[in-house]
Amino acid sequence: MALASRARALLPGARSWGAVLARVTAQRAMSHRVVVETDAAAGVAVMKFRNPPVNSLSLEMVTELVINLEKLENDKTVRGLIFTSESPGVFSSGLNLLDMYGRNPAHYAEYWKAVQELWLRLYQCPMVTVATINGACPAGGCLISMTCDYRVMADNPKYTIGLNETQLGIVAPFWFKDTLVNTIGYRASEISLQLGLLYPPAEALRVGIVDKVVPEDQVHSAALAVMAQWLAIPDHARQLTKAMLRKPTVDNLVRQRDADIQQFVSFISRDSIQKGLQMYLQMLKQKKA
Ligand SMILES: CCCCC/C=C\C/C=C\CCC/C=C/C(=O)SCCNC(=O)CCNC(=O)[C@H](O)C(C)(C)COP(=O)(O)OP(=O)(O)OC[C@H]1O[C@@H](n2cnc3c(N)ncnc32)[C@H](O)[C@@H]1OP(=O)(O)O
Repeated sequence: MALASRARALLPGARSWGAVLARVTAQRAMSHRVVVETDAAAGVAVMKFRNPPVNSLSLEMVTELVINLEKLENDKTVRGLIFTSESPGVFSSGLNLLDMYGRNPAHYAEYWKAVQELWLRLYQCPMVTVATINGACPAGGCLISMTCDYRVMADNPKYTIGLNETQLGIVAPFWFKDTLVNTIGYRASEISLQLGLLYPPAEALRVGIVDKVVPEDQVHSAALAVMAQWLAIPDHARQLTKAMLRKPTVDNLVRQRDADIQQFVSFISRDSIQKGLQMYLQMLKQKKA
């Protein structure tokens, strides 16, 4: 299903895209997994993840993120965007395992298309984007952070960040890998991705997967200070530079989106992969107990 149709499906009765957005805005207080607060004078919006218990990137959450991103991109008063979790402790637990386990191929395809759409939008976002990592940040959470122009992490040893897919018995697709390589370099990615490493703050800073580590109570002020520095650069020059740097990575996915969806569906549908995900979900439950 196309994103617009999915958005309308989430908001039945809305006849046009504009109506969808209007209703998203109007209903924000009711449901919503994403909360946007805009400081018009500063030209900065803060997008807070609110999808309890662990901000997993469910199909609904991914759809809401895309809708809100598009809306902000169309608002010319907003030049900078900060991502954070409304509840410190978990930034995002990554892709929603329940969208990748026990569902049918059509669902897997729809989910993956939405995840691709989110990455494409974030990676090419014309605004200055800063991730304020105030909690655990594995896999898809790490991917979102890495699409940002800058990452500030709270100095709490309980928080870790990285692409841990191999630890779940799954494989990060090439565009996750490309994003990691662009962030920390090739050799560090070889180690990081194969071992599925999750780095606590000091190590995350050392390997370069985050740019700054600050005491937890200063994480938002630090993000605002970084934002002010980046906003001092003229938008057109910064945007063209960002687009130039990221275009080859973006084009690589755009060229093979459908093939990537097919590969995801066939990989995730394998009995062995489903079994592995089932065991991982059980492990999470046992850990909790
Ligand atoms: C041949 C070549 C093939 C090429 C490749 C082709 C295709 C690619 C194929 C696949 C690619 C997939 C890429 C996947 C990316 C991902 O993001 S996968 C998700 C990875 N995430 C994780 O591993 C994190 C797991 N979670 C945790 O470690 C912890 O939950 C925590 C985030 C540290 C928070 O801990 P805590 O606060 O203690 O919360 P709990 O562990 O108790 O969890 C609470 C409930 O939330 C459920 N949950 C946790 N994470 C997820 C999740 N990601 N999705 C869905 N649900 C999640 C957890 O089970 C608990 O549920 P219950 O309350 O027990 O029901």
